[in-house]
Amino acid sequence: MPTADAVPDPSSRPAEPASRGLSRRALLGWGGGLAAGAAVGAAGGFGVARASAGPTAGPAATPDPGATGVGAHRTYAFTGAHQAGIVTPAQDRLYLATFDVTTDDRDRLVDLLRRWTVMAARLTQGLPAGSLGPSSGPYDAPPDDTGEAADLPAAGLTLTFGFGRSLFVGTPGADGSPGVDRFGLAARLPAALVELPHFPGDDLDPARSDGDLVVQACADDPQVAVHAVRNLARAAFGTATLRWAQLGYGRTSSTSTSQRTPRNLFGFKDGTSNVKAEETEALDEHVWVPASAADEDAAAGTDSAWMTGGSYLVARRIRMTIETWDRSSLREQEAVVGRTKGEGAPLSGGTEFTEPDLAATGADDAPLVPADSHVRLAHPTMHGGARMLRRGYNFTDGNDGLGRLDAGLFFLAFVTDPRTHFIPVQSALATRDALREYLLHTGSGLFAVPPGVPSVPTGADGTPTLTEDAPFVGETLFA
Ligand SMILES: C=CC1=C(C)c2cc3[nH]c(cc4nc(cc5[nH]c(cc1n2)c(C)c5CCC(=O)O)C(CCC(=O)O)=C4C)c(C)c3C=C
Ligand SMILES: [Fe+2]
Repeated sequence: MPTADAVPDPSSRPAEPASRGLSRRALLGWGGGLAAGAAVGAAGGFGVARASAGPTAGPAATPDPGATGVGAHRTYAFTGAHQAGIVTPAQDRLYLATFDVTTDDRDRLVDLLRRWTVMAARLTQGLPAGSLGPSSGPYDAPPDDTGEAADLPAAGLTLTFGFGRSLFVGTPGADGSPGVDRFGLAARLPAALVELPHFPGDDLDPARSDGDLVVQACADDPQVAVHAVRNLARAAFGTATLRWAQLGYGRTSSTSTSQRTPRNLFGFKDGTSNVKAEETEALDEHVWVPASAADEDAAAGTDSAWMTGGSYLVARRIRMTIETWDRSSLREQEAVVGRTKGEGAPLSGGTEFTEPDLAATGADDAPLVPADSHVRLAHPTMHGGARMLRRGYNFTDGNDGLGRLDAGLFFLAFVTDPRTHFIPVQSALATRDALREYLLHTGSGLFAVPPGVPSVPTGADGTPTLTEDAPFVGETLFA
């Protein structure tokens, strides 16, 4: 149910395809040459808004300054100082995939990143993955787009790329033998891209953890997000293979003040005190990697300047024991979280956005925000002021043999340095948080997310096109 403080959600899905405006098919330029020409020039990030091209634009929504177009027609530029998909108002759906690189050939890896970059620049504008599209091109060759998003608008798609530690130093053997530096990148491994420690209560599945490369696809339509990753995976054939993937629905955070706070599967508002896009100073302090990080690494003989302006993505697949939670009292639930279930206000009083008063005590001298509550133990004051930009999603992956839901929260957070902004927080939660009784961490990953791509070349039709020297995501790592 919407709450009184709800504002229209710009990420809400459009009702009917009829209101979707120009489709990918129209953009292909066949079956409508003139329309295609106008629309291609109109692709967000490469010209004027496609959605504003005519009366078929989607429903009105809260203006989003980072977007072109509204509703399902919203597009976010792939290019920029930072990658999209971090401070972008969290879309409603996620498909995150990690890949293992299967070649030792550095040039082939670079070639893949270059092709992924152009493909991502196209897909995020609602264009097909390749210039020929799903149903054009040579009859005796596979189409250069798989086609399932042909009639769908961009749905606010963002694609965010990152690199795992194993890309730099390989994977250590079970016998403790060191991994192999396949691509000559070991001297570029940022000190912050650590191997995450084992936390108490972790039950990590290696088949749901780590990876050389990560792609985070977020959109308001799951078919658009899955289509994007599927086509990127297809383009990786012979260079990288899918390692694991996670589908998420129902964002569990707000990353912009324009968004209403959503709820997680425990029924609590989640994301209230998140770092938001509008807090530019907090982003510099807690999310983006400063130039000083490279200076520190340089003193230790590592060149990590390529990460300046990037961020670190922490991913944790956290299974929630929903059935046990659902049998606990409202009193217990609120004490565990440290906030009220209805309003999301701290137990020390006020309304949703009131700061928790961690010093406030009740009649019995006990703290109003309990000592073992989640909100207290995760609070920045407990961690030297460290905050994080959370961007998680709910997931439901069927059930186990005992009829219990395999469901939970796919926790995603972007931080300036996981050593100061994630590990201490997770260590406190894993040992003292009352919520831990209801949680099991089953997957994990840490990835270096490089800064954005400054530009992508366009072809004669005005759409992103592959060239031999096209800039690509993470280029400075390979310079
Ligand atoms: C290590 C970091 C965190 C993990 C893992 C984590 C898991 C997790 N959280 C919830 C539910 C809520 N979390 C809330 C706040 C909150 N959580 C973290 C960190 C982790 N959470 C932080 C840093 C904060 C903000 C603390 C603050 O500044 O006050 C809340 C309250 C609402 C909000 O502010 O977002 C809820 C609810 C679950 C269910 C979960 C694992 C499944
Ligand atoms: Fe939390």
